[in-house]
Amino acid sequence: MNALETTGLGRRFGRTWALRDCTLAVPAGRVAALVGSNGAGKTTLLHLAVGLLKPTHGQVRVNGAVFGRRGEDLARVAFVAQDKPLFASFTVEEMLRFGRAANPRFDTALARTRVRTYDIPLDRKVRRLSGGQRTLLALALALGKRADLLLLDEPLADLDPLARREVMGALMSAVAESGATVVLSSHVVADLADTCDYLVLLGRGRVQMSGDFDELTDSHCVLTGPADLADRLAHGTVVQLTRTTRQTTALVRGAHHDGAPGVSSRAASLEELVLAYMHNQEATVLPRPSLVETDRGSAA
Ligand SMILES: Nc1ncnc2c1ncn2[C@@H]1O[C@H](COP(=O)(O)OP(=O)(O)OP(=O)(O)O)[C@@H](O)[C@H]1O
Repeated sequence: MNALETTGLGRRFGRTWALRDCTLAVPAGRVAALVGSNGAGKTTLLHLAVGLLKPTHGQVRVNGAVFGRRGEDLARVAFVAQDKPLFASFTVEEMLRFGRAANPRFDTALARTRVRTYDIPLDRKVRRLSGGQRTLLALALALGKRADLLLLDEPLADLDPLARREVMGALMSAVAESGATVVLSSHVVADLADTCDYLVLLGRGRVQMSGDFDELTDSHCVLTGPADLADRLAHGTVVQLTRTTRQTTALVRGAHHDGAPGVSSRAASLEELVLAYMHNQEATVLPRPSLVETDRGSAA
């Protein structure tokens, strides 16, 4: 089953389409990275998924059903918004008590353990917490909810590198223990490669790429060769190309394979893949790559 599924989903604000023709499916039990440049539509997609926004077009299904405002639906989804809304006048302990009162399945022990792990004093008022501590508290509350689907909008943005690693570990444990699904938006692509196994890349409000990390990286490679390699690459296969007077480097669609003489090929990393597609926002589904025959001979 898919934990999150959208069909032709679109949302317009006045004349601006924040999200358009968005059709994607995140299978249950995955840790999915939602990436894209500023203004690509990530927050809009997450808000549509939890019913904070209504679609202009299309449909969202969460855990197989159209998401509603019923208590049962809300209990199965945890959402941490980008601005981490918490009650400023509450202490951390009071926030935990609130979490238990507001959520039937709330696991206070789990949330308290997370708060202790992050060394956040239970008696401190939320307004006195640092930005990163507020994020960690919001994540502890989300994990305590024991939801089937966690939707997290830039949860890593104001965390130090150790806390980022710690949070990603906690999310992976939640997935491993309960089979939950996580969808998290982030600009810190390097932090996602070790923990996420599914990618959704948005560009200008459209889905540019979605699928298993491994399948996506396996179906692209980086070619390096002489400057004229650029002229020999089959039209439509190149996602990003860098050319100097001596050398061409290209990220192309197609599995890593032995290149022609003078052309080296290697697998593309996730970061390279994401950056290449962000750079070329027109690139979506392209034909399989090959190097075309030229009068200089076959390049591959
Ligand atoms: N309430 C709104 N009114 C008008 N335009 C909006 C509104 N919310 C979002 N937009 C526009 O929709 C587009 C997508 O915004 P969104 O916040 O979803 O992007 P994002 O990918 O989350 O960006 P970022 O990475 O910067 O947080 C942007 O062009 C934004 O200006």
